[in-house]
Amino acid sequence: MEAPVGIEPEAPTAEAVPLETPEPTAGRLVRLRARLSRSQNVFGKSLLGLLARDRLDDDAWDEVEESLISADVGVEATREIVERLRERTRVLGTRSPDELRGLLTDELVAALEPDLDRSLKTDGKPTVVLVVGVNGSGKTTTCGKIARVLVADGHTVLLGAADTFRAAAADQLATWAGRVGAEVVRGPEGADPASVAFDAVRRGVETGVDTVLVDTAGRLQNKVGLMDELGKVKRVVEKHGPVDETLLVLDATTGQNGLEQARVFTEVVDVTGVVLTKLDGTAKGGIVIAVQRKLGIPVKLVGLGEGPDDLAPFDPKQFVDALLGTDA
Ligand SMILES: Nc1nc2c(ncn2[C@@H]2O[C@H](COP(=O)(O)OP(=O)(O)OP(=O)(O)O)[C@@H](O)[C@H]2O)c(=O)[nH]1
Repeated sequence: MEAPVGIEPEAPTAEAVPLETPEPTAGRLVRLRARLSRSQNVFGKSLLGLLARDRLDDDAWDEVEESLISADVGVEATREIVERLRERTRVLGTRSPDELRGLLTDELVAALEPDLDRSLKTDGKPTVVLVVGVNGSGKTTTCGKIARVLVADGHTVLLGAADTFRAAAADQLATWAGRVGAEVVRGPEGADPASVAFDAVRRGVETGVDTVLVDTAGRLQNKVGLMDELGKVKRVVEKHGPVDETLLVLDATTGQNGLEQARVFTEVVDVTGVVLTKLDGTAKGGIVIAVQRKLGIPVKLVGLGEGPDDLAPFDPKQFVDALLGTDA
């Protein structure tokens, strides 16, 4: 099949990069859990320390509240968590550290809405995934990491480099493609992102791949500009069929600020899941609670490092256990 004009599909082996074999899933997840505990359990320990005091008076509860707010949980969610915790502690007359830890675990897990569906769709023909978010949030890296996991699970993947704003982004994506054994479709620098996205999905349909991941540019110059660009990308891609997932990549270290930017994306495109990156770089893991609550969208994946295998499915119970050091 001839390549579309101006678009350069690249065979997986074009760069002659030796294919890497990803770490088996079980080992990878254990390692990532340990990394999550390392970055988060200062917060967990301080919370548990407060609850282990001899007297749980108003001051102690205020400190619990402050501790949650400073971990980016958000004011509203914090109030609810503390209120419920106080009430349950009072009713049960709970004093033992283990029981308190149990109650805190329950409340944090409940705040993370454990029943939300966090699976990534994989049943499209092909499954089309748009990856959106502000510059530098980790979109390109996340596309590469997702591709790697999918390929390791036996899926075929095509990467679409619709971030034509930054030339290096397409190079970066092509390098990932070479590493994981995926095809990449890219356009010349400054090409229309929508046309690259269109060609990537067309190519994916032609070659019968399982998943097409489209990396987009996240210039947040203003909402109208973003709406125009992402809206167009989505519309043209939909000429081939539905977009199955739109993943919003959010940098956890940007805290409440990042949340405001994220909200703009959710107003522009129908986001189906959040990927919270750089959770290894912040002790403020409470942002996961704030993100879900404010955006009303499940966190599906978390990024825990720059390495190719540093992406994990988000599991509320495991997350809270890592936070409170219960999984050690
Ligand atoms: N520590 C850490 N770094 C990460 C993580 N995810 C991505 N990064 C790093 O964040 C930086 C930006 O990542 P990119 O993937 O280039 O971000 P982008 O959103 O595609 O950026 P643009 O192409 O400019 O829009 C890179 O140095 C990544 O290695 C993560 O989970 N943890």
